[in-house]
Amino acid sequence: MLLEINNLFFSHSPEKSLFRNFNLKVHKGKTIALAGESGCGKSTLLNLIYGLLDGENGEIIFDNKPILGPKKNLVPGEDDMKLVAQNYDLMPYSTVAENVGKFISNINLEEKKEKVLELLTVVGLEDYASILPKYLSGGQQQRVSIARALSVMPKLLLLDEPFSNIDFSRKIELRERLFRYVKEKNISLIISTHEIQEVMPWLDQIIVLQEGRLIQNDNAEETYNNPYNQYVAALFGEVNIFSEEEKANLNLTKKFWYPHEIKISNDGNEAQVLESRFAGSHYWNKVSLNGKNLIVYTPGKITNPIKISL
Ligand SMILES: Nc1ncnc2c1ncn2[C@@H]1O[C@H](COP(=O)(O)OP(=O)(O)OP(=O)(O)O)[C@@H](O)[C@H]1O
Repeated sequence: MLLEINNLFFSHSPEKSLFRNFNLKVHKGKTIALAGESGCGKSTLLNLIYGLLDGENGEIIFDNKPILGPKKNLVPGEDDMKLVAQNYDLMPYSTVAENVGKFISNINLEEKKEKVLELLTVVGLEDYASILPKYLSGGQQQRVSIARALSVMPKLLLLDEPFSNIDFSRKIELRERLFRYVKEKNISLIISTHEIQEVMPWLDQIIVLQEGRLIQNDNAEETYNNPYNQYVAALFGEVNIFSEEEKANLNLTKKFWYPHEIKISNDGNEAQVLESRFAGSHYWNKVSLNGKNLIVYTPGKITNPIKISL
């Protein structure tokens, strides 16, 4: 076991506790998303794991050693663990290459140079080696910080919303290179995100937090197909939710239906098209089924009359 959190209690303020008896186990080499809506506790949990905050009770064991918070450990951080937080913490008067090489030994300078270039290539910044961080955008600085964290080959890498400042096309490239690199080097990764869709193909596991509670911990397919509740289902984008009563009346097998799961079909129930809009890979439609509005994705534009099946 690489990381174990047992019976953890933590609150930022006495009035409101965040984690109450929180438990989690993380195996070596896994790529894990820490998901949940803004404010559910993702950053706080990463800071606790990294030892930047003191838990009130319970323990965090990393690589068989307890993590001590700032009260007991004046210089927080572990050799084998790195956190890339949302403030990138770069050295302002050192170049991008010097920042990335900060933790790499100077014994063999040629080797160091090669390693820095390899890491800059992973994050797509190989052309920026000799530039000072202040000339980079927020997203580029974030990538320098990721490259620096990778340089120590940590056993566990914690990334707090690493793609938050990066535009779509860059994100796609970075995502593939980063996830491949950590798998190749057997680095375990916990990545916080409120956009699971963006990282889903690369995940071994999704941990879902809701107001500090761990409500689901499964692989991506299981989480998507059997979301614990409406909150989990909604993390994957638009979803149609049926009450127990509606489920029984319509004879449905489940309560949550993603828009692409609802089909136009001759042997379905009569429904009315309210809107049908082009959305790139599909048409986005709002249809009414017995007065209940549903979102349905179809390959082409749809017009009345229609029948839908669930
Ligand atoms: N330093 C702090 N003092 C008091 N409350 C805090 C502090 N930091 C966070 N909180 C509160 O703790 C809760 C969890 O915050 P946290 O930043 O961990 O959430 P998050 O899931 O990472 O959110 P986001 O996705 O927006 O980054 C929130 O209600 C937040 O307001």
